[in-house]
Amino acid sequence: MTKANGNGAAHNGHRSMQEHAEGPAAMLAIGTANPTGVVIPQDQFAENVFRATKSDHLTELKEKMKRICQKTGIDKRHFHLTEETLAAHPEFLDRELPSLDNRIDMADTAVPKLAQCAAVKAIAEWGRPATDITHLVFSTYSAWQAPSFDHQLAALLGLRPTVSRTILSLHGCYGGGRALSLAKQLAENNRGARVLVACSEITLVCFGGPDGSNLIGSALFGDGAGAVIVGAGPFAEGERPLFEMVSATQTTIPRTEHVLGMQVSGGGVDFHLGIQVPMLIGKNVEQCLVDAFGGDDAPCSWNDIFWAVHPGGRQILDNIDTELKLEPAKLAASRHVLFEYGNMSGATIIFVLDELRRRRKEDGDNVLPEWGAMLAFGPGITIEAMVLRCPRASSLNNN
Ligand SMILES: CC(C)(COP(=O)(O)OP(=O)(O)OC[C@H]1O[C@@H](n2cnc3c(N)ncnc32)[C@H](O)[C@@H]1OP(=O)(O)O)[C@@H](O)C(=O)NCCC(=O)NCCSC(=O)CC(=O)O
Repeated sequence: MTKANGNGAAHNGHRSMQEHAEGPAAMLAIGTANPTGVVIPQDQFAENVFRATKSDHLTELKEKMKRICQKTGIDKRHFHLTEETLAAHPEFLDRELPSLDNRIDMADTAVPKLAQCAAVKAIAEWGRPATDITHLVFSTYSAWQAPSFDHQLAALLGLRPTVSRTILSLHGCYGGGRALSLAKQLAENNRGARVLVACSEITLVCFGGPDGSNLIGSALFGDGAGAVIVGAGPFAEGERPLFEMVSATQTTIPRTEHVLGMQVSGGGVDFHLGIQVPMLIGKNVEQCLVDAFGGDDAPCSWNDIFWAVHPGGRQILDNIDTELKLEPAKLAASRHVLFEYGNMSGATIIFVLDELRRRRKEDGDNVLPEWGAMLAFGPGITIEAMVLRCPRASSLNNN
């Protein structure tokens, strides 16, 4: 029954997949991608978007957008949507006009293609053939059809027909954290499993002409995709754990379901970002971390660990810094990703992980403490927390 491939891993559906893996799951490779066409500097965003949407007459709103943009901690963002496309689709500017069908049609090609770009990089780094992937978990806020982007990505990458696919829809900014948490469980409970996590977020489904309600989202969100290969031991030759995924929790902050959310309508997707979001996340994050570490095992100081935090907004990072009394450098990877790309919703956390491992590669093993925490937030308000461990080169050599 059990048929091993060239690297010793069993294929999905075979008997060995029903056995547990050895040790915790780990991230084995990471890839990221952004649309290459449109890059808008944040200090030109208000001018750009008000011109493109023929809204220059809304002078007060434009000044407010400029004030917000200055405070975001963002330098530039990448977008799939071009001014030419906007000119051809005036319905994208007016929420009262039906535009969902056209948005879905465009997302149908763009979202899986961007995911493919990120996944190809992750698979190349992993070093094994795409056909060794046994599970796929795809997360996006743009999926409303079936079969969906998980199916398309599997075809684009040439995955096996037996690959076990899951799509997570509208989890928003915690989608990346949720997908990684599911991947951990899949990898640990199916010996030999190799899970591809893909998050692809493109703002064309939520883009709209500026109005009083969408300025914050419009000033924060950008386009990007991230992919991670997750697997647990035994590892094949050449596989190297980047981050061990030690334990994970999901917490919903009670009575906050109306504070942060997304609503799909005929005019596209609306984000609701309540002004209390940074405060609520700041006040609740420490208990989530203590729970993720299992209570007594929580570190004495939060400065003793490394951090991969979803940079939902500058104020969110500031509040986490304050509440946890973090040294300024602790959220540097999150702030760097926010600065370079903005908030790419569920994909952002993968960029932060990629940035952390890039810093580790450049500056050596000791730039990161051994233990760390990953945090992602989204509608609910939901907080995904994961305890990470950075294996040392010396311990890897002993494997
Ligand atoms: C937007 C900010 C950069 C603005 O910075 P500051 O708060 O320091 O600046 P500020 O107080 O002067 O605010 C600038 C102007 O924005 C307004 N303002 C701020 N937050 C607002 C909000 N949520 N809704 C409506 N207006 C808001 C202020 O009233 C002010 O208006 P005026 O100038 O007229 O007085 C910050 O507040 C921030 O990072 N907020 C977090 C945004 C957020 O919710 N992110 C989560 C994204 S969702 C996510 O990541 C998960 C998911 O989607 O699933």
